[in-house]
Amino acid sequence: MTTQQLVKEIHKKKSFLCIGLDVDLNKIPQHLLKKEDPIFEFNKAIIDATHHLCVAYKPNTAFYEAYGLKGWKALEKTIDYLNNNYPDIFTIADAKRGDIGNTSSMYAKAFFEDLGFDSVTVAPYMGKDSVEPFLAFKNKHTILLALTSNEGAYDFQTKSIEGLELYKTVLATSKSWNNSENLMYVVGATKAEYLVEIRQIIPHNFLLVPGVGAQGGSLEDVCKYGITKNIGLLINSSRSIIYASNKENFSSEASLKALQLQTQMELILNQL
Ligand SMILES: O=C(O)c1cc(=O)[nH]c(=O)n1[C@@H]1O[C@H](COP(=O)(O)O)[C@@H](O)[C@H]1O
Repeated sequence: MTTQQLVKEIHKKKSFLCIGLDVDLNKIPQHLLKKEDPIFEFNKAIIDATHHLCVAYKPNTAFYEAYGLKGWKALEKTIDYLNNNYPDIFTIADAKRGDIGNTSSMYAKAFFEDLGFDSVTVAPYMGKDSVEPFLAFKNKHTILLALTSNEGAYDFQTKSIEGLELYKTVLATSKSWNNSENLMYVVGATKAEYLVEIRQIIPHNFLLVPGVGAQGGSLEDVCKYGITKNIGLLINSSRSIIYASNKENFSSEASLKALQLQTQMELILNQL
């Protein structure tokens, strides 16, 4: 999907919500455990109940890899289900990959070609040659970790090296890489106040912003500091939506939670 198509969808749905599909078999409704593929059944029900309220889904691959072959199969069925039934949805493989060039090429092939995701999250710390193989794919997006939502972000990312905080170096340097128009960046909602300076370095790129919901980030603050003319934000929430209930009505409860966020987003979009 192109960035222009994503922006069009945001305006059509009045939403820039991304729903995280972080499936934990200990948290999903018990009755689903009797099904042959409980992870896929859970995702399918959540997707069918929420697709009109969001523009993106983000399965975090850890939650699938943890269940071995069965988990990977469920991931494959989920992305196929999205691509076949909801082709206008932007899909994010949250895999946080990145390695020497030839290995990164294989990761890119796995997520963009084999699975057919629109984007993948990538750690920047092995540098240019570890990221450019992802950027080489046309109309696919590489979402580089810039300033993450967790406490550990202060261990390295905000530390200055040669007078510049590491996350700013990541933003400024990656702009010069080949096909950098395919870059998006992760900035945690818990670090909203940093968005003012971040937008000075990257005024236009889309940001994937996790941390609204269970991690306590504020949607209003993220929008206040981070929204652009083209919106430029995908706000992710995982647990607060998908685990709204573990009863039979889990998907309609998830839909209500998604609607609350979408309604806030619609108000913000109407005020632009
Ligand atoms: O890359 C991510 O998506 C990510 C980056 C980050 O800085 N913080 C962060 O929470 N995430 C992911 O976003 C999701 C957040 O989930 P909830 O806290 O349940 O909404 C998880 O899949 C995290 O791995």
